Amino acid sequence: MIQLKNISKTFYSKNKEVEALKDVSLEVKKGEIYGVIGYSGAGKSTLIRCVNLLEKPSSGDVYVNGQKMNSLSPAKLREARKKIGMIFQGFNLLQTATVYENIAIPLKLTGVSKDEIAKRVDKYLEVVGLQDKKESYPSQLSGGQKQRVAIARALSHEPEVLLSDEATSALDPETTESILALLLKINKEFGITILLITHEMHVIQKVCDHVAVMENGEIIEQGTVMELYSDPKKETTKKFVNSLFPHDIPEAGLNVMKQQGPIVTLTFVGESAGRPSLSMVSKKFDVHTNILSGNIIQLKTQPYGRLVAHIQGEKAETDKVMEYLREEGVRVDEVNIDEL
Ligand SMILES: Nc1ncnc2c1ncn2[C@@H]1O[C@H](COP(=O)(O)OP(=O)(O)OP(=O)(O)O)[C@@H](O)[C@H]1O
Repeated sequence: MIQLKNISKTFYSKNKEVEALKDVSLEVKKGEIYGVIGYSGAGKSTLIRCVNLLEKPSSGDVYVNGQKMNSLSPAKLREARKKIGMIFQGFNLLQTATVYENIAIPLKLTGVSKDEIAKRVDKYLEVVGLQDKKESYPSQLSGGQKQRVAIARALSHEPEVLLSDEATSALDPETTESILALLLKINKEFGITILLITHEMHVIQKVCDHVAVMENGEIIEQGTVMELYSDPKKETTKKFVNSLFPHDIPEAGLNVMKQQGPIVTLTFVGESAGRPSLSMVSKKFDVHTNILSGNIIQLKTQPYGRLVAHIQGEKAETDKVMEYLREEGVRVDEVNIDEL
């Protein structure tokens, strides 16, 4: 549905050059939710803005639904953009217009008839659960409600693709949940393909099928959400995954433990998440195990769990434990203290 092929983007300002995107390629399939995560300045906004050509790539090609966006005439590009909705962190609503007008005005500008406008405003306000706020002004709405209006406005153009630029970053955790649930609903009900950018792993975990990690203008790792969570390769990806499993064990304590046996992360995916593999270890082998932190989280498709444990015992015995756990389908990684 969306293909970015070898996209580079360089900004020139005064006597400075910033390479915001360096040879970035990605493909978002029809009907999926694709997340791009990265720290501030990684190039995420520039990347998502290249999809609808709000930002023109310095080189490379952008395809949306088979159309090469970067070689369309201005008129054709305007047509193509109608099929690409976008929502933003700051909502971008007209403050002096009512909710109704915020949705109706852009429709009017694209030549939709008055009757059709009335129908669509009603339909999409119902989808986002704000039928009773038609005559309200943005200043009378909460952040979550403002984002719902922005989503209704995007949907009212009946797009095939929705671009989400940090849409939940300004919202509290509970409101974030409700907006993510709404994104899942519109993806499912209307089959809209969603490309979103975020700096929060939680957002990726809840709604995405695929994820790409960006750093310094490059995609450093990409795959299904499960692949990246269970086998992160790059340091930055590991940091993002670790952010979901905070611990508060002091470093001095960890150093003492390390001298008495390895500290390991145990990753449980799907079926293995339900097995009591670790509790069997102390019975079968001459070791003591101590769980330092752990959590099971629900990814979009299946549970994913991770424990950090200390295995205390002689090396020969702790090696056997790790082998046993691996045979049980648990991923075992010995970790250094600075990786926790
Ligand atoms: N119009 C511009 N002119 C000059 N430099 C820019 C422009 N837009 C972005 N940049 C630079 O490009 C790099 C990538 O910025 P971008 O906004 O895409 O990153 P980001 O990952 O979205 O970060 P954030 O989450 O903070 O928005 C940064 O170094 C930024 O300063």
